[in-house]
Amino acid sequence: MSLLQLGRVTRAVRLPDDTILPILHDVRLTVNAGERVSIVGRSGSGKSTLLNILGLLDTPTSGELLFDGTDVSQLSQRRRDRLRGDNVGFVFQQFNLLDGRTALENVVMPLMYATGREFWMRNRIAAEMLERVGLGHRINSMPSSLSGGEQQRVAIARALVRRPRLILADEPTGALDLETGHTVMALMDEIVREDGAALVTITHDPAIAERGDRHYRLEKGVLYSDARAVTETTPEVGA
Ligand SMILES: Nc1ncnc2c1ncn2[C@@H]1O[C@H](COP(=O)(O)OP(=O)(O)OP(=O)(O)O)[C@@H](O)[C@H]1O
Repeated sequence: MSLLQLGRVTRAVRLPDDTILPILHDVRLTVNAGERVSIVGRSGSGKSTLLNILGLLDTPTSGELLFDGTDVSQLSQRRRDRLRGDNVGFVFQQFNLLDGRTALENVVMPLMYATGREFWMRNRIAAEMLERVGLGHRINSMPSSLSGGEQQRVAIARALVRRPRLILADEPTGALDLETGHTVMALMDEIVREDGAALVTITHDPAIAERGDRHYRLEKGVLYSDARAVTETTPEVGA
């Protein structure tokens, strides 16, 4: 069964003058466990809007959104939040680490919402995760004392510490130099593969998009398949 399934998803917002602004049009997308999907798109194409829907932060205006077979639109906000906390990890361009908290304290954060062993063993689990991203020696460092690449590795450890089944990376290399960006992506690929999770990377960088198993392009709210392989792309619209 697919992990995430979007069927004819649209998203529109009502503007102050009461007109409706359509942002996403009939988006169809399936993400399977263990798969790496990349989506490229220019500024304003609807990437953040789509990411918020994929990450269960927002719901479609119309269309179907299934997470592991569960119709997300039927869930209460509370159950949607729980589903997200248990299953989705986010990696952002600007790392979004909390200043004034150590690397360990940042990575422990998602485990505060866990139960049982995950909660009681949170410091050990977080320390192991930092070890896994190569920062076992920096667990007590403040983000401000770490390089950009190291900060993104802390952010990756934080995103993956609850072993989410879906990782959403929004311009994960946008604040890094070319080489560090690829090193960080390679690390994320490796951990994602080991854990059997799915990775959706949203980027404007074609070289980062290339790393995915399947490629899409978002243009003016329409998702086109295989942005890399074809010049004349087919929109993923309709049934
Ligand atoms: N709540 C809103 N009210 C009005 N317009 C909106 C709203 N949300 C998004 N938009 C518009 O919809 C379009 C897509 O927005 P979105 O933030 O998803 O784009 P994006 O591809 O993530 O852009 P960027 O890469 O610059 O962050 C933009 O033109 C944006 O101005």
